[in-house]
Amino acid sequence: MAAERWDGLLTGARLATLDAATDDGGSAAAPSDDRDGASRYGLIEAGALGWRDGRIVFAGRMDALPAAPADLAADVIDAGGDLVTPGLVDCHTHLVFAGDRASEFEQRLTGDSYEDIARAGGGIVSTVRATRAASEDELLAQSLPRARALVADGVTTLEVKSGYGLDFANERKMLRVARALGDALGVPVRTTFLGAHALPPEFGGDADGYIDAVCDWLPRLHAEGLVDAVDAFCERIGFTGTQTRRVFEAARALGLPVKLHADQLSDGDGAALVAEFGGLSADHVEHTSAAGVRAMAAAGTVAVLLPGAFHVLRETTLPPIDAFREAGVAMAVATDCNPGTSPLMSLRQGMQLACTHFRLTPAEALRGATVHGARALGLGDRGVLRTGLRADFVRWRVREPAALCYWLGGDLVASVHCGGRRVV
Ligand SMILES: N=CN[C@@H](CCC(=O)O)C(=O)O
Ligand SMILES: [Zn+2]
Repeated sequence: MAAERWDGLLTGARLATLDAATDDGGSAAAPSDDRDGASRYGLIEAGALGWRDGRIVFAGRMDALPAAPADLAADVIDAGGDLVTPGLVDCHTHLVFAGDRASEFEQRLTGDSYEDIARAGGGIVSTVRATRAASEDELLAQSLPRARALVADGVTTLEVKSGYGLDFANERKMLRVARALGDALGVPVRTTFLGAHALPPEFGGDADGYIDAVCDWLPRLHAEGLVDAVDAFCERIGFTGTQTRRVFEAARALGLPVKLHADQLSDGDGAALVAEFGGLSADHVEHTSAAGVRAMAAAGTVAVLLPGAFHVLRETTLPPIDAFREAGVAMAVATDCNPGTSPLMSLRQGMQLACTHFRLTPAEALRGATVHGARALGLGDRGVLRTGLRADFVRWRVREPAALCYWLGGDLVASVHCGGRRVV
């Protein structure tokens, strides 16, 4: 018996499992889409959560525990009625970069648009200059506090994109730093190659030639184990659908999943394009058409909502939230943490913005930042508190799940466990 003891057991918890099929014999089916999940948390009062070897071994009511807590686990923690949720999954960030763009923020407040600034040689390309100039160690030192802030507010898996290097050596440097962040913080980091983020000045306007280079770098970066997925910025100030398609074909040749910055500033049929490739996600999607929504639903492509960018750019066109609900398109919520459009270092704050700007229910926002965020990364082993899944969970100093979306700022986290190990 002693050898089979669990590594840890949390008792007296209010579990928001986000899963109706729990260990206490709950019979309802798990929520299948956002129509079902709009108000569902899979709540278990007086709950217990046990884990061993990094995996959940029990998630249910305390009175259904198979033995006395002290006989079950080496480490028993009384949660005192606190809310416990799955660890948050931030499925869209650009948090590896050097410098900042606070002056660009000021410039926008006096009238210049994001697109004007980009066309004048600022925007993404100005962060490229700073990122290229930083050594790998400097880049890690500047990026680590941002990743640490996300984890401190409940994130247990995060995605990081390249896209501020825009040449082979600097894209590689960014991806290596992203991997190093995960090692430093003890949380999984998924890396996305975003070579097709902007056209670097040395290509002198030759976007097709640059896409040739991106397609050449991809297999080399993949061979080093640095790429989990491939992304592009399909937009008036980014790349055309035809150029994006070439990047996706290069990804497909390597068996890599794709995602896309789609329809952020204009409708460029990006959602339909990424869905055509069976993409994991279409991200931003403010201007996505009804046909784009239908294509996403058919392909199972997740809509990643980025309310931080919407808020900072003071956008007015909302993503088609009702159409996503109607079509059963899963909606994820992410920070988009980046120096230009979304200097946001809390996913919980992102959930708040998703509720206030996009009218997501708090349950949708929580599912968006957990199970649907995981799905947008192709990860089926996290985002729900269920036996057999990763023991990634957060104990919050609140009782009501809606409180996570209610408070602006503040420190609500009592503890964060990732793979059964306490990281906060
Ligand atoms: N839209 C393109 N990429 C980023 C912004 C990057 C930047 O401005 O530095 C985004 O997701 O919002
Ligand atoms: Zn982005």
